[in-house]
Amino acid sequence: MPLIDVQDVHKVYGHRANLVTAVAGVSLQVLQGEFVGIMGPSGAGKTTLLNLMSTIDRPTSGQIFLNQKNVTYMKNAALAKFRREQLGFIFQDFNLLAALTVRENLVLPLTLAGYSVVAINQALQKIVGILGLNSLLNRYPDDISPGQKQRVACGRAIITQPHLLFADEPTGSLDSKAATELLRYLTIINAKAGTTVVMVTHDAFTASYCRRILFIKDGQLFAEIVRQGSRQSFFQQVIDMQATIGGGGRTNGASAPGF
Ligand SMILES: Nc1ncnc2c1ncn2[C@@H]1O[C@H](COP(=O)(O)OP(=O)(O)OP(=O)(O)O)[C@@H](O)[C@H]1O
Repeated sequence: MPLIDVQDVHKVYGHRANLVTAVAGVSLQVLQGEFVGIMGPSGAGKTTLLNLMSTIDRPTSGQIFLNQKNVTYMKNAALAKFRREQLGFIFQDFNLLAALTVRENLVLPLTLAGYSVVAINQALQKIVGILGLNSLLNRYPDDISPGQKQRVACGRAIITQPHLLFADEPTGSLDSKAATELLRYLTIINAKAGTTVVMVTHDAFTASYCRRILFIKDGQLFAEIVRQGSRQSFFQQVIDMQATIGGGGRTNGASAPGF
């Protein structure tokens, strides 16, 4: 049974003369425990597709099942609960709350969900251990580096032990060292905790950490590649596919590959 089942999904934005078809009939499945990347040229529909899969946005037509639940027409309150309990999100701009300490930011999803103090502290200790955040707990987001912020954002995303983690350009604001650290953490979470990861990225080095990559062009699935050999050879496959698909695969500071 797939954890994510996307069935002929379309997303059209705008009205009348200004219609933009961002996703044009995508069907895909993601299995429990996969680490899947979504790549493609700028404007191809990657973020829209991720937002649809992660219930942030709703499709114009088609259906989406998460963990065998049809989330397409789920009411907002039920969807918010489902999101809180089952999903984690990492965004490029971190979305940390500046007025809260690192500790408060990390436990926010548990506080909102009404967990007990004991349960919150247990979960916090585990996350702090995995992500090496101990020395940062009493600091504020404005007083830590972008890489540290991203680790906190990652911690906040996984503290609820979500089945599914969605990440949109998670390394986009990071230098190559911080990007590599974050990608290693994602790999650990994926391998050890069995968290399924779906990640949008422009960056071939970042993508090389995935096991499978879906390439999107003009709102449709263009190609798929699966990692079989080393990460380095997969990196090369990604670069080749970016050249084939055209339209602006870019490499950024995170791309100096440290294989
Ligand atoms: N809220 C919106 N309203 C109108 N058009 C939108 C909206 N969001 C996205 N689009 C359009 O849908 C298309 C796909 O956008 P999307 O952001 O999903 O692409 P992307 O592949 O993630 O691009 P990028 O790599 O540049 O972030 C684009 O033409 C975009 O302008």
